[in-house]
Amino acid sequence: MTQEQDGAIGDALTLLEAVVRSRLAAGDAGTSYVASLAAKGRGKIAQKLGEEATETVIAALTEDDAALTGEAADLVFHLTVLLAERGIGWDAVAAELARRHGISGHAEKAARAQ
Ligand SMILES: N=c1c2ncn([C@@H]3O[C@H](COP(=O)(O)OP(=O)(O)OP(=O)(O)O)[C@@H](O)[C@H]3O)c2ncn1[C@@H]1O[C@H](COP(=O)(O)O)[C@@H](O)[C@H]1O
Repeated sequence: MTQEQDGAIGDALTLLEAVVRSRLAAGDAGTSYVASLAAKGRGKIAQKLGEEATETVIAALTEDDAALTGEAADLVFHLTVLLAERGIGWDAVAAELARRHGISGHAEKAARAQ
């Protein structure tokens, strides 16, 4: 992945988060899917995220790259809504990923077991 593509991903998530936060703040369920989902409660947002995760798994196993890419976008969108509703930004997730960078999953699991 180029640095330019890396920046594009960050930009896309930052923009999506900003739009989602503004929709949550406005709370206009009539014009906004985000607001209508949030009005149904955190449980419904979590349920949608679970459904999108399942659809992503099915697409990975049975569908073409375009379908999987679409399901991945649905999944990331709904995760963004859930995080924003909890007041957590992608910057926090990015910081956690940066903290883990270079630490092997095997080494981390072994350290946990001690
Ligand atoms: N990225 C998305 C996005 N991805 C998916 N979706 C919607 O997510 C919904 C869930 O998909 P489903 O097929 O499960 O829908 P459904 O069957 O209607 O859902 P349920 O009846 O089961 O609740 C669909 O209505 C999609 O249109 C999205 N809706 C919004 N966004 C982004 O969020 C922004 C704000 O959207 P609004 O809040 O609608 O203004 C938009 O400008 C986009 O950038």
